[in-house]
Formats: sequence, C-alpha cells, structure tokens
Amino acid sequence: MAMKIAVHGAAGRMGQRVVALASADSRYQIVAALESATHPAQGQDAGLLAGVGKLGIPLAVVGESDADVVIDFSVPDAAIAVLTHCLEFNKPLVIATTGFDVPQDDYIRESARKIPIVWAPSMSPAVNLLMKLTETAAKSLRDLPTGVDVEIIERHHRFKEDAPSGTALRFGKIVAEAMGQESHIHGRHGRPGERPRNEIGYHALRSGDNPGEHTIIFGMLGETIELKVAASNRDCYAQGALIAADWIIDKPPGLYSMNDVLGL
Ligand SMILES: NC(=O)C1=CN([C@@H]2O[C@H](COP(=O)(O)OP(=O)(O)OC[C@H]3O[C@@H](n4cnc5c(N)ncnc54)[C@H](OP(=O)(O)O)[C@@H]3O)[C@@H](O)[C@H]2O)C=CC1
Ligand SMILES: O=C(O)C1=N[C@H](C(=O)O)C[C@H](O)C1
Repeated sequence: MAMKIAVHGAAGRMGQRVVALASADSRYQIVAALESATHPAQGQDAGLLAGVGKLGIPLAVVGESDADVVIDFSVPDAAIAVLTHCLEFNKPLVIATTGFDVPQDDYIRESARKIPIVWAPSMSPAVNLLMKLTETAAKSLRDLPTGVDVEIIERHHRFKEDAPSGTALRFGKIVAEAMGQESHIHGRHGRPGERPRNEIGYHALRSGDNPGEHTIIFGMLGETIELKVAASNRDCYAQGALIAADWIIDKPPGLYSMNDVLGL
C-alpha cells in the first residue's frame, strides 16, 4: 500500500522535485499538492507542473485530505499555518522550510508534543553526515594550544530568501556546542581588527542557480581543515524528505531530526 503524501509548497523549486520523485516511486502516492491561494498555478495539475506528466492532482489550498503525512517546503508563515492544520487533523509533518523566527521555533517544539514532526534545515543525507563529521572535528580540535578559527561559507542560488542558510546556522551551533565559541558574526568589513578566538564567522554567497554548498573551515597556525558538501541538484533534499516521511509515519508524537531518521 503506497504512502499517501501531501506536499506543501508544491509549485516551488523543492515542492516540484518532491512531486516528481514521489510520482516515480511506487512506495509513494501524491494525494494533495498545496499552494498559496494567490499562486498563479492554482488549479493546474501538480505532475504537469513538475514535468512528470498528468497526476490528476490539481494545486489547491490547504484543506482536509486523506494524506498519511505532509511534507513542507514553503515559507515560514505558511509552514506554521500548515503545522496548525496538521495539529488539527493529527497528521505527521516533515518540516524542511528554513528561516523561522524564535517564536515560530518555539511553536514547532511545542507542537511536537502532540504530533510527530521531523524538522531539519537540510534533508540531504550527505549534509547530515557532514554535520556528524564536523562535530567530531570540532571536539578533536577544541583544546589545540594554537587556537582554531572556524569560518562557515555557504553558497546558494540568487532566489534564496533567508541568510545565512538554516544549514549554515546548524553547522555553527554544532561547532559552538563542541568548542564553546560565544560570538557569531556575519561577514566582516571596515577595520574589525585581529580576529578574536571566541568567534564563528558566517559568509553567505548568493550566485546563479547553485542548489547549495557548505564549507566549514578550521583554520590553525600552519594548517587548515576544510569540510565541504555540495549539492549538484535538489534531489538530495527531496529524496531525504521522502525518506523522512516514510520513517515518521508510525512514530509517536515528538520532535525528530534527520539524525534520528538516518540513524546517524
Ligand atoms: N531542509 C531542506 O533540505 C531544504 C530546505 N529548503 C527550504 O525550503 C523552502 C522552500 O525552498 P524553495 O522550494 O527553493 O522555495 P520556492 O520559493 O521555490 O518555493 C516555496 C513555495 O511555497 C509557496 N508558498 C508561499 N506561501 C504559501 C502558502 N501560504 N501556502 C502554501 N504555499 C506557499 C511559494 O509560493 P509563492 O511563489 O506564491 O510565494 C512557493 O511556491 C525554503 O525555506 C528553503 O530554505 C530548500 C531546500 C532544501
Ligand atoms: O533554499 C535552499 O535552496 C536551501 N535551503 C536550505 C537551508 O537554508 O539550509 C537547505 C539547502 O542548503 C538548500
């Protein structure tokens, strides 16, 4: 029996890839393709829009459906609205949207007491593995007498609205928890002076159609480590979201990460 999936943000760059990959896999069935009321593609067939042929699923606004699980790749306010819908109808939710503010973060955490939620800034298995490797590197380098300067560079397509990426912020959190840096700065200009040891620097590049890359630099005196992961297209995220949907379907209420999903 195929798992019934509702995709929220279905006409977006990511939503279209989730629709495309799910429709090519007999384990999944797209039963709802959700978009904002004002989206110009409202009513169009989600499969035709995603370039995989007619699915008989028109883009629609959030409403009752027989979906087993909802996958969200949208914008923060809309993700929060679909979360409220999932609470009302007791549906598991995979949240891939990034750029939430603190009250929205809190609402997601609170909601996970009532329904199962996978929430991750990157659904990519490779990115999540690199987070583990980064944690290992950060713990190993923490006490190096010469000190270690951590800089995080992320590069994304020109259309991305939030900066730095949710993934870059998560890398920074992992490093800070392992090494103890208390200052997080975003870019540098002017005359900031000698680099403080207690700082993580973030640099958000926006360029062309880049689907996402992250580099974590551990700079020491005499040598440098760079950990890098780069997507060549968006299917790593879409496939990861489908794996998460598959995993969460029979889980009790709770807040889950991709580490839980992937057993990392
Ligand atoms: N966790 C992960 O692995 C990944 C996360 N992301 C994140 O996912 C999000 C989406 O990325 P991407 O697909 O590139 O962005 P897009 O802008 O291409 O897609 C977002 C879609 O959500 C739609 N939307 C806006 N408002 C609503 C609403 N009220 N109800 C339903 N749909 C709505 C947008 O419609 P409209 O155009 O009309 O605004 C758009 O079609 C971003 O936050 C991004 O950072 C992206 C890739 C991977
Ligand atoms: O907007 C994107 O494209 C991406 N956003 C996510 C993020 O903000 O971390 C994940 C991925 O890097 C692609």
